[in-house]
Amino acid sequence: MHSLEQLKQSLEGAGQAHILQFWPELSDLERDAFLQDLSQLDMTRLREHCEGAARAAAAPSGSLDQHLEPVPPASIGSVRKSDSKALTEWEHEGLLQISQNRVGVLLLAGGQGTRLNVQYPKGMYNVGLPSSKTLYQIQAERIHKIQQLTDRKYGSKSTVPWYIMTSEFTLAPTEKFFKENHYFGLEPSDIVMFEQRMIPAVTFDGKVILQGKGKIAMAPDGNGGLYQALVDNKVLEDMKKRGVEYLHVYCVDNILVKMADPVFVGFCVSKGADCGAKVVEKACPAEAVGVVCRVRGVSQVVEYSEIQQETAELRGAGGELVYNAGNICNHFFTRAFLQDVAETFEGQLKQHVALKKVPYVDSCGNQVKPTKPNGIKMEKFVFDVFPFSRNFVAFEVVREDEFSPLKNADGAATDTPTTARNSLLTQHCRWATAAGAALCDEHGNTLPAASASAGDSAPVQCEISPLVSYFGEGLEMLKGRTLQTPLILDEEKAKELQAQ
Ligand SMILES: CC(=O)N[C@H]1[C@@H](OP(=O)(O)O)O[C@H](CO)[C@@H](O)[C@@H]1O
Repeated sequence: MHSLEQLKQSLEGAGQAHILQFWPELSDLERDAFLQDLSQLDMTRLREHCEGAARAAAAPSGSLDQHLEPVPPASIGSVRKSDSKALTEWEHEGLLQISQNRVGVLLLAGGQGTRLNVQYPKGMYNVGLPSSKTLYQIQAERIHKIQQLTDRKYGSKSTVPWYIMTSEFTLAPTEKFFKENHYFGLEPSDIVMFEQRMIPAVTFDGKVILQGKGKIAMAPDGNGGLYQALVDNKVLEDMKKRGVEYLHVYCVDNILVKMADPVFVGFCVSKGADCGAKVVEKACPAEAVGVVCRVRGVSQVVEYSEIQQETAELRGAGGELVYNAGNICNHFFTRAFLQDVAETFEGQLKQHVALKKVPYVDSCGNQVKPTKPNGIKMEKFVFDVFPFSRNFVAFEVVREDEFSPLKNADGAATDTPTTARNSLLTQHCRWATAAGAALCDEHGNTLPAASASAGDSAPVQCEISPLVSYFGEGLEMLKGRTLQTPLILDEEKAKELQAQ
């Protein structure tokens, strides 16, 4: 650890002497903790970071809009437009890769859940399903199921390792939650948690913000902090050791996410892609999703916060949105590509500026909760590596089956616990009905199939455990049955029905 004198000098050199302004007021304990935090800062980097943030906020990089063009539809693979033969082939390819232990999943779970307004990791959120399962549990069970489906098909004993990128905010509670829940039945050694870096929030004039008298305001470095974190935590070495060649990266909040989706993996592998992204058709021009498009001829994502409204609203001759390939934060990477990024491109990743309200102590030592943005957070985006890819592919999937993110607290118009819960229940009603079941209410009245597939209204309470079905398969035991709702079709209930 540095001595106080050394630290003072180097902070002065970095233009950040104010950080120690309240030092005389701190207790011994607070001083120790603060000194410990500060001695981890690289002062040259700190100076660059602060100056860079202030510069970037003062002169935002010009809009990219004039350089955009859509990805030609012909170069986007599509679930809707492909015949069942192609889909089956991709699925087989994906399952084959899984059976050879060549596929891993990586969860981006470092976010603070600010919009959702929770103080704990988003993955621990219970959206109010009949089973009360959290997002983490649903995801764990899907991993379990895809391993099982693979093993049944190929007679293998497959493992899909689960890499979980957390942050200083989410690591400890996530670890505790997994432990308390016995890793949801997965092998603990196949779950690898690691932490992304945190970087200081900075004022508009380039000064680190003090969150407390002995604490600087830190924020995770964006989901694109992944690439630095892969290096810091030797994750690529771990993948290599396990023989994992392909990684499905996804963000924590999509309740419909198909972990290690064999169709997507199989599609990407059979196209020889090193990098891929799932997209859905955008619901409306203002939907808060990035768009996969080309910028100066190169495929990449332009984030919703960085596209101009006129561009987002552009429509083609048939009335369709010109930029309608909505990014759902489900990416495919080969290990070789990630290695290239780690070795060559990480330093070139773009830094995005976010202006945020950051609570701080003012120069008189008062705690202030700002009402308008006062700080700059710099973030990297996970998709900003796409331009470095040699063979990028996009794959369009069906929204109702694959995308319903949890971003906001109930009361907001979109992407809430209610919309997430409804999407899942509606999907499960569709699966049950397609398998030949009729659903009835507690009085025995048959519920019309239409209400089982209604969009926003409260759907029929039919929840199918991922341990029973991964994407609607294996529900033959429901054929010809009338089932009373609320229904939780878990493994036990499924066995019971099978035996009848
Ligand atoms: C940096 C990044 O990955 N942004 C993603 C991510 O948005 P957030 O608002 O950061 O959750 O998820 C969206 C899909 O839910 C996707 O459309 C968007 O491009």
